[in-house]
Amino acid sequence: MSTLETSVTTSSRASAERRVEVKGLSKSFQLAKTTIEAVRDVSFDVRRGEFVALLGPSGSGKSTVLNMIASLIRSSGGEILIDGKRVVPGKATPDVGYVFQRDTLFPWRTVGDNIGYGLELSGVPASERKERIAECVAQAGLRGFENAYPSALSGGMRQRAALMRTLIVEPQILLMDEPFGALDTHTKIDMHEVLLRIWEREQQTVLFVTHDLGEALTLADRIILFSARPGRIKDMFEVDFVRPRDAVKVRETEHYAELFQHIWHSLGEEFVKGRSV
Ligand SMILES: Nc1ncnc2c1ncn2[C@@H]1O[C@H](COP(=O)(O)OP(=O)(O)OP(=O)(O)O)[C@@H](O)[C@H]1O
Repeated sequence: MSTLETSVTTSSRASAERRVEVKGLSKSFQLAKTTIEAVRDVSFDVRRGEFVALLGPSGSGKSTVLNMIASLIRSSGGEILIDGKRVVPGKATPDVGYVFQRDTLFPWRTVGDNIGYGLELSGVPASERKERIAECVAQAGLRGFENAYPSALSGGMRQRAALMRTLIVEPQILLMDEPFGALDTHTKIDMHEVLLRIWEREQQTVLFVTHDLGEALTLADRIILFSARPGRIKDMFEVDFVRPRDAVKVRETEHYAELFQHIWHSLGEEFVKGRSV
């Protein structure tokens, strides 16, 4: 684990208890006659309430690892445990929510009905649903848009609605695959604020995939750096800014600049290698 000498008190409330355990995970894809080795022997743990960023260049296997944790795809080797129980491909793990790279709102449902979809599936009565949707709409800053359709929303608004659709069912483990990747810088930082406030309150265990170092530093307690394909763990970094964090102010600190510089070089090497893979 790499650390910088600068010491900043951390107020992360992550417990010592291991919530997610990834052991010797590997994955190869068969593409016609070519075998693509996407992930090789990846092992890491995530503690309860910890916010971990998986950082690496495009094609380094971050989404593949996340998809295996989400039980969406089968690994080629190794195992994943959530709360000590083995993840079985194709079998949904209770308590796990997934936020995708692109918002996946249903265009034919209003914002409110999109957000409440998970509650509807689990048979929550209409009156309770209405209340919880109203809370989520307020948290996401979407008041006044409950009855609008997704097509009437900006990209940032749609992604906030998509985030709330996952959060409304209160998953304790959040898997996020570059959820803000398509947003402009300002909207992205707004979303960081929204997510930080929610996470500080709910303390979910989060695995957040990104290739944006600034985003990883702003949000995470720990960064796991992936090498270019085949994705392996190259390094891990503690991100020890005090919490609660301000998504803008944190970027203005000297410690941010130090950490950025420290990790940037190592990440840059993988970007260069990734281009030639
Ligand atoms: N279904 C698939 N079939 C064949 N190859 C795949 C499949 N899914 C992923 N790959 C390959 O596996 C490698 C890792 O892909 P993955 O999407 O996990 O990387 P990533 O680090 O998440 O990239 P990005 O940041 O661009 O999303 C890539 O070379 C990709 O082409």
